[in-house]
Amino acid sequence: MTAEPHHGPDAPPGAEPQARRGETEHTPADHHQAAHTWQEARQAAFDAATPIPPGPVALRIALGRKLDRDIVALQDMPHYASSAMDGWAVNGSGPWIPVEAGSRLAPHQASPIATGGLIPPGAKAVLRSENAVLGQDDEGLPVLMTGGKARPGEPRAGEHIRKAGEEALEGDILVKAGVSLNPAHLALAALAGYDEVPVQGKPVVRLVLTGSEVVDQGTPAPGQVRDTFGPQLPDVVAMLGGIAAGQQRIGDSYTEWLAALEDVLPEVPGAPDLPADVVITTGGTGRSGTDHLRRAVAELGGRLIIDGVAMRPGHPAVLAELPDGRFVLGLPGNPLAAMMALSTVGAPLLAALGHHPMPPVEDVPCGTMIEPDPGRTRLMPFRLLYGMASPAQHTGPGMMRGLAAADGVLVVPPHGVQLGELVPAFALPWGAPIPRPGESDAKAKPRTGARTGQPKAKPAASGPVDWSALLG
Ligand SMILES: Nc1nc2c(c(=O)[nH]1)N[C@H]1C(S)=C(S)[C@@H](COP(=O)(O)OP(=O)(O)OC[C@H]3O[C@@H](n4cnc5c(N)ncnc54)[C@H](O)[C@@H]3O)O[C@H]1N2
Ligand code: MOO
Repeated sequence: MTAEPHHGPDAPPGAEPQARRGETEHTPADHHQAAHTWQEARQAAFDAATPIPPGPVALRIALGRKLDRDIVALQDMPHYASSAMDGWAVNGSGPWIPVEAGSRLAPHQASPIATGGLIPPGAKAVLRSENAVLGQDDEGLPVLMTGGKARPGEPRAGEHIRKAGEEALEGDILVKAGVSLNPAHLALAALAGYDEVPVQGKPVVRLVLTGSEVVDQGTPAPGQVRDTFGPQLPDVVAMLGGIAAGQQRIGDSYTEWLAALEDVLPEVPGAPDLPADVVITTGGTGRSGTDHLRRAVAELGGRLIIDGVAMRPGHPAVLAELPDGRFVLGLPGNPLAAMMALSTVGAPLLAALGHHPMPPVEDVPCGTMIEPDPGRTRLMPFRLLYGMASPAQHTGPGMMRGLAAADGVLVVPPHGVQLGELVPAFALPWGAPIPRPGESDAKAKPRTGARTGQPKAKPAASGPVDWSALLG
């Protein structure tokens, strides 16, 4: 909450000395005093984390994980000879005397068997049921004979028996280390008898969504706001290489904040004891009486790694580390601001924890002139038109419309951008990579007669055209 200037009823006694009161007198100029530039914040978040070591995870949560060690066959696969058909296990040539299923077969004996059934000792082949006839001999005793469409001499020795070790022998490599596990790999691991597989570390992320004005269904009344984080953050966290492990909603009280940050165990299906590596909070990054993030971190003995970034939107972003090693990423409550803070701080942090390189920033030619804004970087969702990036509309800190329509985000330097100048940009976690200058994107594809292979950083020979007015 930013609205209420007073301190909550649950503020501990004496918790508001002069210094904190001074902090509540926040001015817009504070953007410029943020400790980190945009580039520094990214690097600081990336450098703060070390890759999570590998470990075993349950098969049901291993999809997409990178295998750390080869999966080898623990025993022959299949590990016993079995029938490939419903029918009869037989020893020798017919007619056969039927005996009880599973018993050792002497020559000219047969016993019923189902597909997949264990081949009994003494059996040499399986006669499929449609080629078998159960009759009686002269003395009225049951006797099994070939019939139906059986070929002469059927079954041949070994016919319809799946031999042990046919798929793999004990010790064979089934899946090589480094592979990204797909559903068939998981099924193969299960077939081989594995309950868990060794995978590379991946950050477990727990979400704490704050704000008593936030509602998670229906049309919000005045004073209420519909939650924009629940519907997108788990998926975006996954796209950034994390495992979204449960989300908790709390109000604005300090006790709720403290309890949420103290609680280490997220809900990870299949891995109940896995603690969160990162807690992402939303809201409460401001410095009003109901913004408790920094105080809760301090009370838990945590240290602030990033406390504000000289950027807009998203400048109040916070990154802290708790004594137990968990990171706390505080995203501002404003929806677009939060996503920009997540891209700036969260993406490098999750990349480093998950063994990935720093998320890339590419240059795109800018389709419009952007004024300077000394002292801070502006993150502007943009749309690509004829290969040029133009800032999207509807990109206020509390809006989502511009981001929803965007092809990426421009990282506009404080000194602004000239029309046609190259400007750094990053891709959206769900979007296409930023096209390299000169590389045509789908929209930019020339229909006729256009030249290809233009020099990288050069705008079209006729000079750049400001297309931004075409964007709705
Ligand atoms: N005096 C000052 N006030 C504010 C400053 C400032 O520098 N001085 N900075 C503004 C900026 S910029 C931002 S960003 C916000 C940061 O606010 P908080 O992180 O403390 O977040 P809240 O106050 O709780 O909420 C802000 C805004 O976002 C809405 N919100 C919260 N949660 C959700 C959600 N799940 N879905 C949609 N919208 C959400 C909330 O209702 C508020 O409207 O502070 C500014 N104020
Ligand atoms: O800079 Mo705040 O982060 O709107 O939007």
